[in-house]
Amino acid sequence: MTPDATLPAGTDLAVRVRGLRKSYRVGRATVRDAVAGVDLDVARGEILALLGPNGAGKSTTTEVLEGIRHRDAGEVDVLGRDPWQAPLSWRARVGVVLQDTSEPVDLTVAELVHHWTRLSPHPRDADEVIDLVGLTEKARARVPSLSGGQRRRLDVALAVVGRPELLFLDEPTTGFDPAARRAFWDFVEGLREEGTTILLTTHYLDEAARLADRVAVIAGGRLVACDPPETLGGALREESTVTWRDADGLAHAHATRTPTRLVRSLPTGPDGEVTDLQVARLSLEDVYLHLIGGAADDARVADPATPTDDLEEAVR
Ligand SMILES: Nc1ncnc2c1ncn2[C@@H]1O[C@H](COP(=O)(O)OP(=O)(O)OP(=O)(O)O)[C@@H](O)[C@H]1O
Repeated sequence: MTPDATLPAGTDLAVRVRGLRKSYRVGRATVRDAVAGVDLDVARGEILALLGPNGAGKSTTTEVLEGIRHRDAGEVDVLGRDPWQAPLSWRARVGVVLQDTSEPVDLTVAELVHHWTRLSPHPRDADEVIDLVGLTEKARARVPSLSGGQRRRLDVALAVVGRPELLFLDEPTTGFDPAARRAFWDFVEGLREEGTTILLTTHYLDEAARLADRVAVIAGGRLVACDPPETLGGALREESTVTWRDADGLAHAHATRTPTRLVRSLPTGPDGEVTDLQVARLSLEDVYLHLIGGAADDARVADPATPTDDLEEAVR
């Protein structure tokens, strides 16, 4: 089944993708399908997080949307243009933070950000942007002297200084310490309030849960789910895991949609209690792992309501 990653008719779209395909030639005869038919909409003002395991096709998809990679097939509309044929004026409306930081130039942080303001018709104030990304103390430092996390923050500054309508963030907080990551999240929420549309690729589920209006999961070049973080996984989210220890001290974990019934059926000790009893709803991470694990099994992805009550396993 192809999950419905499209928004209701009439939604003002920043990005519309239908049937996107891209293969790479690896060796003489082998072709690898990196993206194998993706449909995806991103509404204006939305933050969409793209999740998926290494090699799933996230970067290939975003590179096509950024206009830096040619596609084999499919329709792609980004801010009203086909990104592969879009003019320079389109590029000024789009901000990009790539996965790898660019080669350092021998300028100071302030010189570089000020220089970039000249490339945009409606730039932000350069010093304000340097402050927003937490680099004020490094404004006079030369770019090659920055740490990996600081370089990444500089990339973000360069991507947003032109006040883009649409921002691509490819693993933007890789290398950030926890405080810097939280500050970055506040910064992204500020951009959302200004109406910036953001396509965020990340491996951090807490980042997706905190920032994203919807989470799109890609595995094996296909979209396997696209929903708000709270409902991603559909019926799976109604499942709970009950864990406990039996009289012999053996630990049990059981996935069920009727946890109360299960708990009532468990044997209790002399004090009337079930040892080490815990009932937990599936987390976003559990659901994500389930989705990408089931990506090869279309039937399971097509029907997330497939009962898993038979999954009981004993773990010592
Ligand atoms: N230039 C290339 N030449 C050949 N194969 C490529 C190329 N770029 C990507 N691939 C392959 O295409 C598939 C998708 O790669 P892609 O970089 O889009 O995945 P990803 O989801 O972004 O992964 P990651 O999370 O590791 O960044 C992978 O199998 C990858 O090896």
